[in-house]
Amino acid sequence: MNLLRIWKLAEHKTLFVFQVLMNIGLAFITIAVSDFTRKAVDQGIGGGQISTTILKFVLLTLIGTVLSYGSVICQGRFSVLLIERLRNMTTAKLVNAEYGFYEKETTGSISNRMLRDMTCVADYMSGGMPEFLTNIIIFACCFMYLLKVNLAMTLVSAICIPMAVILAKKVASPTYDTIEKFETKIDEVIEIAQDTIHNVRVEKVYGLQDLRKDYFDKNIDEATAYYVKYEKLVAKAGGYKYIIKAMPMLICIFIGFYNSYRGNITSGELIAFVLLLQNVSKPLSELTRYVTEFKEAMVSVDRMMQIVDVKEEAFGEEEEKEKSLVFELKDISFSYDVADEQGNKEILSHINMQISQGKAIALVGASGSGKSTLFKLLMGFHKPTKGEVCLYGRSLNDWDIEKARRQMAYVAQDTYLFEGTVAENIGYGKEGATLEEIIEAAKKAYANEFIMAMPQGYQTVISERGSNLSGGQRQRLGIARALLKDAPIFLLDEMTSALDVESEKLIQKAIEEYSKSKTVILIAHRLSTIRQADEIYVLDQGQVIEKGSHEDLIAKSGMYSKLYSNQQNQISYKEMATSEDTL
Ligand SMILES: Nc1ncnc2c1ncn2[C@@H]1O[C@H](COP(=O)(O)OP(=O)(O)OP(=O)(O)O)[C@@H](O)[C@H]1O
Repeated sequence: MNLLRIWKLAEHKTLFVFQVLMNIGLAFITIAVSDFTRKAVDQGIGGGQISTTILKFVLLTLIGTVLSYGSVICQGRFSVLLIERLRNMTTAKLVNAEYGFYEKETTGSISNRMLRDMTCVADYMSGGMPEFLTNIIIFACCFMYLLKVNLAMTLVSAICIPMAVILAKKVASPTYDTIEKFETKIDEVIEIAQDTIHNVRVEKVYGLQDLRKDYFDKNIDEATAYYVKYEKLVAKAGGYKYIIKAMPMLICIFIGFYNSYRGNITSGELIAFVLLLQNVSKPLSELTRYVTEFKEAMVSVDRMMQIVDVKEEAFGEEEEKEKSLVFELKDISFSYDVADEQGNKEILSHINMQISQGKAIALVGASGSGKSTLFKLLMGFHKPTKGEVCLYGRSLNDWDIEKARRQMAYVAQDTYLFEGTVAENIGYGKEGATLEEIIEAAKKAYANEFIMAMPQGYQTVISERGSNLSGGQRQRLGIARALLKDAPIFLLDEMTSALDVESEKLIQKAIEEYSKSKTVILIAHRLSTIRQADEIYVLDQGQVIEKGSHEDLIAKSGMYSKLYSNQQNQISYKEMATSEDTL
């Protein structure tokens, strides 16, 4: 059971135990006060007994104050420490999770779990659960005491126990389902809010504000509807509470006064009975609330545990072996774990590749042909469904994946920039990099000039996701970061897609320079940029349909040759259009 797993995860369990013990202590003070009252009424207080009784009351009140204070302190501390533990654990999981997890889960859902669900779990573990346990123990103790005071009256009052259980079951059973649907809707609402913020330019240009607002409102309304349903359940629980609480009181008043009148019970016993009956009827009347709270917390517990149970990337033991063959792809096939009517669609089929040290390899092909997916396999983000990817002669499965990735520098299609300064963003390429090294890398990536033109140069703070930079500038920072890493393998995904012609040429020069001593694998859409590549692989629907040097492939007059001449024609057409414009 997941709740038990959370309990095992919790450190400082003694705080929880102290809290429950202090609450029980408080309950015993109530019992003691009832007992005093019974004795005082039955035996009467006279003379010196008054001061002793008052002293005892004062002493019990003082002890009660200390216990109550201690209980609240323990509760708060336990909750804070549990949240800290869960946050550390889930953050570690999120950092090491298999890449596939991020392709399945939305950021909305992950954010919601890290904030709302985590707080909900900690609140329950430090509030609802100890309260429930305390009241169950108090219930048992008071019930036994009442049996001693008056057996018949206690047994008649006990009629409300099965009633409370039946009502709790009836009211609380739809809670889990309702809260789970509510939380899933909130995940979507957060996702829509994040999307709206990140795509604000597109929305404004296309006039999508009303459409997006309606979509947002629709989802908020759906989430609200689930919460209203849950609130109705809570209200029902509140309603039943008074029936369950009032019933034993009524029974006890009728039977008690009757018995008192008949002389079967003393007045003191009757007062003590009425006072203590509250301690028995309270947990019973609150049972529906306890179960509802428990079910609500269980939704959050299960959602949290889905993160805790995320498969982490395997960390093998094998050390790197220097071999001339950098990558070898042995008959690999791959499908994403998304089944449609025809089952899992094969994205890559029977790919064989041998990439030697110091070579420049280019992957080309139409959009959706599987180039980026192949990159994900090379970086170990996904494992092939069939076949094997070997790095320096060893299967990637046998590598410590962190060490394997240390051999690679990667420039993505859209460079992700973190919050922080320009220098920090480039510096992520190498641990402990000096400013001189950062500037050197930026120069090589032809980024130094535009960085120096920024208000604070290398110390300029980058806005969220680099929104204060152009696409080309972001990419050049990404390239600088990769050059700083100085890894033996360089993976470039469409590196020139966001660059102007001049920058593209300069960067190409830098990469050519760099690739003399490195192995470069690049995905290219502009075929003119890869004429110098040692080997070009042409992908079509997940298969390698042609391979060879630029000259070989042109001579073959196949797909590459067609793509190349199409692009050349487009370029000459553009050039013609530009020269006509200038005339
Ligand atoms: N996470 C994913 N889950 C399911 N299918 C995916 C996923 N990522 C990509 N695909 C599918 O895999 C196929 C290959 O995509 P991939 O991104 O590898 O192509 P590509 O050749 O890099 O395209 P482009 O040049 O447009 O970037 C596409 O049909 C795409 O829809």
